[in-house]
Amino acid sequence: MEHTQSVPAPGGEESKQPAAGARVHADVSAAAAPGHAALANTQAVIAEALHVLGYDEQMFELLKAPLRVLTVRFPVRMDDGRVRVFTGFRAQHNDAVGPTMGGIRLQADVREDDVAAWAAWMSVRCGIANLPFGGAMGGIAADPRDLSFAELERLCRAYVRSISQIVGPTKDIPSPDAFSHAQAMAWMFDEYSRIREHDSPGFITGKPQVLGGTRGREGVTARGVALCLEEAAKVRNLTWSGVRVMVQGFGRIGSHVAKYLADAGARVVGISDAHGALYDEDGLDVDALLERRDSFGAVTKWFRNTISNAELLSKPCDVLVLALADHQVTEAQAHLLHAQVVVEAAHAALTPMATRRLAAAGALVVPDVVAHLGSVIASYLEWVQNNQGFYWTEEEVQQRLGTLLRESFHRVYDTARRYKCDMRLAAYIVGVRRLAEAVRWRGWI
Ligand SMILES: NC(=O)c1ccc[n+]([C@@H]2O[C@H](COP(=O)([O-])OP(=O)(O)OC[C@H]3O[C@@H](n4cnc5c(N)ncnc54)[C@H](O)[C@@H]3O)[C@@H](O)[C@H]2O)c1
Repeated sequence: MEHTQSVPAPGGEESKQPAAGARVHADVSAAAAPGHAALANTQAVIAEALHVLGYDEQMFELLKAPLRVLTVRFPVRMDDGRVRVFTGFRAQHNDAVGPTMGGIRLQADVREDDVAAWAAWMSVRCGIANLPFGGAMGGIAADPRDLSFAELERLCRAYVRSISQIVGPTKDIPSPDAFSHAQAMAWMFDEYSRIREHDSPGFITGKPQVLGGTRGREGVTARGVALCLEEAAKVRNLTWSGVRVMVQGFGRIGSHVAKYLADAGARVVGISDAHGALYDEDGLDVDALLERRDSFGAVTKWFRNTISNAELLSKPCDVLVLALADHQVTEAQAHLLHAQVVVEAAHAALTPMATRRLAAAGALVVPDVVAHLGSVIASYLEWVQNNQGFYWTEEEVQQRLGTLLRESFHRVYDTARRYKCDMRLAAYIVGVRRLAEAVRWRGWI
């Protein structure tokens, strides 16, 4: 399944080597404006990966930012008759491999820089999983909690009308992300189909099943994290029985991963949420915690014997799952960690220096671009079914998802061993290599 075919070298010779030239410099963190950490960090690791692969500055120039970013402003009528003007974005990182694909995030403070970085992450994820896509990402600067159901529908439809020229089943396929659920995807699918005057289920993924959504989508991100953990445990010769696990963040991802690991026989010794943390070296009762958890992932507020998130990090454990929103583990905190396996189940849960520190200390750090492949692969499987017009059973979807995910994990793990680097750099080496090869074959560089 590896896509490392020969790339045509300048002069027509077949060669696996990139063209000779000034090699890309690995440290470009100064290239981005201060404060734009996600894009700067992404560019730095893309540069490092290209450097390892021997590509020159031209390739970095192409891959450091999206090929296209469309910014749109569109009016939406509110329930009280007023009109509010919203801003939205759609960033398409690179379409050398194939059409682009990626989420639409509804978030009040979303910025162009953010979607640019997230689109690049999507390119890398698609490359890791060998999917026939490049990466894209969309954003609408709106807090869905401020909108009524009817306002949210008008917002989703207006956004699709604004970006309809650059998206489509063979151009750029949107998918769900934070706060964009199956209903939002259904409205967007309906609006796009009206504009095109034919049903276009392959335009968007994450739809309800009756409109062409795939079976097996529910909880797929958490299942993907759990599958990564299974593979990580295998390569580290860990058997779940008795393994001490801590899960930071007890939301949709963290709580489901904790349940999965507890059911597999692991001892969940610590969990945390935005209010604090619980630790018990004999193991916590995950089922009881799940029953008391609210829809925002808060459960520790019901307990008196809580500790802080920072204190929890200093407690002994074998496996650490980072699934909390709005928090990054720093290098200083990484110093305190003793876990053998650390999984970034939330976006950029570790600072780059924290990843390096943990890897240098011998931990296996599974980066977000690998841990989050579950939903990306599910979107691919949905798009395939929409295109073929034939729908797989739940078992068939799960089997394909598991195979693609396990292969992805080992592609990255093997690359990390081959280049003697951490899994984050290895993931980018795998993802970026595919993009760069497609660029070379097309003759763009
Ligand atoms: N759910 C998905 O499909 C999905 C997919 C990709 C990425 N993500 C990302 O993964 C992360 C977790 O996702 P989720 O769906 O489980 O989120 P969620 O909102 O359901 O839960 C987040 C958890 O983090 C806790 N938390 C929030 N701020 C915190 C802080 N400062 N310190 C400690 N804990 C804090 C919350 O109390 C909650 O327990 C988020 O960053 C999300 O953007 C989610």
